[in-house]
Amino acid sequence: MPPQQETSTIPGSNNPANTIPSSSSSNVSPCSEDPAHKQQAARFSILGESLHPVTLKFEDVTYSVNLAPGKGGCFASQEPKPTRTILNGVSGIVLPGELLAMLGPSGSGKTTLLTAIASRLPGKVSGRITYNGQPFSSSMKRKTGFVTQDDVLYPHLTVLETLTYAAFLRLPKELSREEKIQQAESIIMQLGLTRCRNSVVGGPLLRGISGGERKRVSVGQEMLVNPSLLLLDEPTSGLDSTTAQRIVATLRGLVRGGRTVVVTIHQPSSRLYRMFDKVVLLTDGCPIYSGYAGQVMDYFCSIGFEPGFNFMNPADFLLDLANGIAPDKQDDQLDLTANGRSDHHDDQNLIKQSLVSSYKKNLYPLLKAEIQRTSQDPIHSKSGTSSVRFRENQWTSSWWLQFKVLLRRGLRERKHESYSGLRIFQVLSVSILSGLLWWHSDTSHIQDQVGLVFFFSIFWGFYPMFNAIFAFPQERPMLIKERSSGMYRLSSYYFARTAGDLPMELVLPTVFVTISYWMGGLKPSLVTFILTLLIVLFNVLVSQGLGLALGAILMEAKQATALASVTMLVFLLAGGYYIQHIPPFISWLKYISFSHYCYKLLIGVQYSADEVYDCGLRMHCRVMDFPAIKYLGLDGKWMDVFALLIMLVGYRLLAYVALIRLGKHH
Ligand SMILES: Nc1ncnc2c1ncn2[C@@H]1O[C@H](COP(=O)(O)OP(=O)(O)OP(=O)(O)O)[C@@H](O)[C@H]1O
Repeated sequence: MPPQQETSTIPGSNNPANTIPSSSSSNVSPCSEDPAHKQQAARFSILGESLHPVTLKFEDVTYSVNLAPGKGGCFASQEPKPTRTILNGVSGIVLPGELLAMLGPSGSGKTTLLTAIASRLPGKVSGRITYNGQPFSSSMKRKTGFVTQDDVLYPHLTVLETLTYAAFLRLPKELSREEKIQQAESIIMQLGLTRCRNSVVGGPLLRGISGGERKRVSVGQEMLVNPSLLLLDEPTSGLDSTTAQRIVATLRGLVRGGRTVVVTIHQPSSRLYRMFDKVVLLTDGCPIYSGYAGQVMDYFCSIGFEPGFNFMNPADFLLDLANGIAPDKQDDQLDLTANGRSDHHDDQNLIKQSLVSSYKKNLYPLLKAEIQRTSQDPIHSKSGTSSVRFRENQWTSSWWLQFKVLLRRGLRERKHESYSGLRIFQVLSVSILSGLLWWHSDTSHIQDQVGLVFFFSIFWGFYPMFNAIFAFPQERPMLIKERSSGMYRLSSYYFARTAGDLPMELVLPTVFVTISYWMGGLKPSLVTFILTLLIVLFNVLVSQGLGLALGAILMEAKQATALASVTMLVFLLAGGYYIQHIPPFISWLKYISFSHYCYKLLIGVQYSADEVYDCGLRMHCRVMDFPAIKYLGLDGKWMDVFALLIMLVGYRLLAYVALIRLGKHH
């Protein structure tokens, strides 16, 4: 690949965030007439040649997990924790233009091996996994497509939206908006998704497209980026044989373009099996075969395991072997299984052990020699390394573009939530109810008025916080998936996520304050009303920040809501309305309560120091002498604003740091 192609830019509009095409295919703009532009588009086409051929090698990959993960601490047991070896010395090599299938019974470690190759396993993987002779890098991350077993997709987006937003975020900035849309359209056609292109994806609570279609959307999302290395975990599970065949045929098309493709497959038909170039066969985490798919029968015949009859599906034969079932004893052993006899387990283990030791004796030395030979081969060890260095720290799109696309996608996905009638009804009914309860209260009932002001600070402390808590825990799987593939910067996601919720978060309190303020008979002054509104909106932003931080730190909505309830209760009690004689040793609590600052500011704008009120028996008392107000004091407003400002920034920063930590753990 000539390096200058990497840097060439395409003139023209590049503003993908604006709109998603509608259902009509006529909306897909034709390619630019510029021949250089066409050539550029062709270079990124998933059917074109791979731009960075990748030689994948894995050598003696071993992975263990702790079975009883302890948190440590004072009461941690000193006994060594029991561990389980999930992968045990697995090796293999896949060259550009090869399709490797990992086969093995359920629980044999296929997904774990695939995740290790994608460099997404938590904990330490021993052995060596290299990509063109180099360890995994952020540049390699963006050249790798990884389709997980579970489909992680936004349920409220349509198929077309899902793929188009992915195209906007993942395709290089050299491509124009129209070309990105075309890529998404072409994926839809290739994967046979045309019929459901405008249907919502759906999820556990929302009926959408079928499971097989969802799987194809996941595959499409990864194919879209024209990955040099494509890893797919069970891409055909739950699909009929024709669709499965079509998916693997599409993968073969990618392989022909010089890509490296690795799949795990449960039960391939013989038609599918013939499409594989190489096979790794696992049993209980140990390899029993790793090499060319076409030579597998010869190998097992050579070590004494011949298939019972000639026309057997090789995949069935291999899976029987991986289960420890010898071909000549197949029927007997399956019968024994049905009869519940236990001694066949020993036989099966013996067969597995003999297969593992045959692998170590016959195949492993050859494989190791091949891995080492290709390491010395300049084509395999050097290909792509110059471009790795060249693009190491580059993102496929600019910060601003990522922000715009994520903002638009978020607004679409959460439209039903933000503009939910229930939320609007909830806020309207509470505001009208409080307006009625405090109907035209005047300063002679100062206790009531102060109560209304306190209610503002508490209601708009609780409500936004509980809404914000769910933001990150809900999106956790998507965030992990998309960040693991280097799709966007965390900062662009974070700002888009928090900005997307703002309009509704600010409109609702504005409506609320407008209704209750005037119905409740607070000071009839426009300036005071506007100041009250601004303070409440400020409070909303701070409380939203605390909710985001709690959600991001705990990443579990249940735990975060429990903690938020306790926190708000403390803030409520320490706020200064209910208790005015808090013992000094605990009175500092109010300084960490944003509701306290909000309440104090609201009181400060509602009353002035020299104001008097009718305190009965035709007497006038100074507002300043009213116990609740005396306790708060009416001065130091800028300090209160400053304290809220620190909390506003502090909580949001905390949420951001917690998200960085989440990315590091995955
Ligand atoms: N973090 C973990 N803690 C404990 N056991 C684990 C962990 N991860 C994987 N395992 C175990 O390792 C084994 C291999 O898991 P893996 O998901 O790789 O199997 P698989 O071959 O992909 O199975 P399937 O085909 O059913 O998806 C399983 O028995 C699984 O229970």
